Amino acid sequence: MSGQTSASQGPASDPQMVFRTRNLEKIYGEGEAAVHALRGVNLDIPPAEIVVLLGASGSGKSTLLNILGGLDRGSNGDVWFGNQSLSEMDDADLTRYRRDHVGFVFQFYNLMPSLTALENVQLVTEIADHPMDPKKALELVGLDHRQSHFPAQLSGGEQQRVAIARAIAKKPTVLFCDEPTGALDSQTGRSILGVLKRVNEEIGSSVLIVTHAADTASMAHRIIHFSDGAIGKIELNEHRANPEDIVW
Ligand SMILES: Nc1ncnc2c1ncn2[C@@H]1O[C@H](COP(=O)(O)OP(=O)(O)OP(=O)(O)O)[C@@H](O)[C@H]1O
Repeated sequence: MSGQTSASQGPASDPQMVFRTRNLEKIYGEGEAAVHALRGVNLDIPPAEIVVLLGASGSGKSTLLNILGGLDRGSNGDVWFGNQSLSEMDDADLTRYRRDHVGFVFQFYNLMPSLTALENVQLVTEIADHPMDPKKALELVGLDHRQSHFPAQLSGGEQQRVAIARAIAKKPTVLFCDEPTGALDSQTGRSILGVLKRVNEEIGSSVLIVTHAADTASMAHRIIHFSDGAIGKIELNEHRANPEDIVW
């Protein structure tokens, strides 16, 4: 691994970067109750990487993920997706950005219980511009043999695979994963990390993972360490581990 620190430069987009932030701040609440969740984050993320965000609870990881994913806005500073300024987008543009470019995977799978695995994925493919064949999406996550099952008939790991298939079926530029293995045992968690690696390699999506499982970092191209709302350190991984070899 080689070290790299964040550098503050003048605001400018960079089409070579999937994301760039400059002096990004997020303050929740006001006055004495104000919480400074992000305190001037400067970040450049090149395309098609697996990026892992690590840091203590409350250090601002999910806040950053939500802003990059267009679910929330910063209070100050700039955020670009390529050469588009997310900070300057109105709500309609931000919705379009999420719909066209972004997939989300969370700790809990949020599947529709009354729909089969295939139908859960079709919810997305029916409204996306250039979607994958939903069966192909289930195949990519290793679940083609379970497409007619309902969520209640699937294990936690299988439900997370459906959630990933649903998130990738639109071929997102970026797949955001907030604690994707948090509810799973370590063996199932490893297989889910293997699926995320496959998504990165086969679709070319950037995969941004927030996790408390620090060993997940060994499969990443880039590891961002968060501390108290700021980036402490960024590491680049020259030798990436296979997910099946990760222990936690
Ligand atoms: N909607 C909100 N309103 C007020 N404060 C919030 C809100 N969301 C987050 N915070 C606060 O902002 C800070 C950063 O929270 P955030 O969830 O980004 O941290 P995190 O690093 O993802 O933590 P964890 O690992 O526990 O999920 C915390 O102090 C949190 O309490």
